[in-house]
Amino acid sequence: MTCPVELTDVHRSFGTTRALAGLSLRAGAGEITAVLGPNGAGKTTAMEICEGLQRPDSGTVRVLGHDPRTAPQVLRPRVGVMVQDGGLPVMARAEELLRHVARLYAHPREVNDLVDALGLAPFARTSVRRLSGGQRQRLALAIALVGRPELVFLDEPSAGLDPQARLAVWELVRSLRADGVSVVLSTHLMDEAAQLADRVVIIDHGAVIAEGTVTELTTPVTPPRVATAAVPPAHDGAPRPTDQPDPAVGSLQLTGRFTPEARAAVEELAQRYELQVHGSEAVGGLGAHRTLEDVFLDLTGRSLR
Ligand SMILES: Nc1ncnc2c1ncn2[C@@H]1O[C@H](COP(=O)(O)OP(=O)(O)OP(=O)(O)O)[C@@H](O)[C@H]1O
Repeated sequence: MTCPVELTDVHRSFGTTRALAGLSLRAGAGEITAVLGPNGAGKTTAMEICEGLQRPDSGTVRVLGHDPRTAPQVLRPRVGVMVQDGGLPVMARAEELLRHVARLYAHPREVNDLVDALGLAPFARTSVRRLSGGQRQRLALAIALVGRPELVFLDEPSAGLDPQARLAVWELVRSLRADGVSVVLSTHLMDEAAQLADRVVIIDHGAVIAEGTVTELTTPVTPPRVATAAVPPAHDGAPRPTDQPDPAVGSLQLTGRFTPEARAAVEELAQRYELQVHGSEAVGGLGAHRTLEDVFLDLTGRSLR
């Protein structure tokens, strides 16, 4: 099966700003791939290059096996695009516009179903110009989906939406996957990536810094290490810390993944009995409850937000 999206060593600069610095990524067929990164990481640039809206300086881009710059007529009916800020004609009324776009496709989705799923009814007759940011966002999503695309690019699909609308969008995105549609979405929201994505590609400064399923990314790859503490022989009656654990004399060995609470307990014990804790740095890195935010912080030393 053709890989829906494949970027290899893509570079793109704006003057002296490097937006993409050798970005390589693949999206799986029938999967939701989240491109996660902080503001300015290069997400929109990458999406727009895939959509044929921008040209890379170098590198190769394949969308459903085609170069998006040279085969737009092949890709247009097969790919749905939701760009940031909509890019919609401002004078058109919301539902009218959606129906107009639907007529451009051979087998469009039922417009009424999209209106229901995305809660467009209250502003169906409102002109785009007068829509709120969140309403525009939902209309842009409906337009991206109305042609029954087999691949969809969603740039920050739930930006500016209230929690209820966000859940509706998530539900719709999941239903796309259930229909076999491949989805590539960009987001700087960890919970969005964690909730939706089969695979997450974390990018920073225009390149991939980590990728995998949410479980792969949030499960420490380091095997559980051992923290050892030992009481040295009491030659002069007083226990002394030592660098060399001596299993013959009151040694304490802990194995496994430690939560921050467990780490604190170990450190308290060690302090009370004047034990030297070996491998305590391993204890700190093995929290059982890592999030994508922790992963990003570990990799870059910065917060995602
Ligand atoms: N048209 C442009 N002209 C100049 N600089 C640009 C242009 N487009 C993007 N950039 C710069 O390229 C870098 C990547 O921008 P991009 O919009 O791709 O990031 P992003 O991850 O989508 O960020 P955000 O989450 O804020 O949308 C940023 O430093 C941005 O300022």
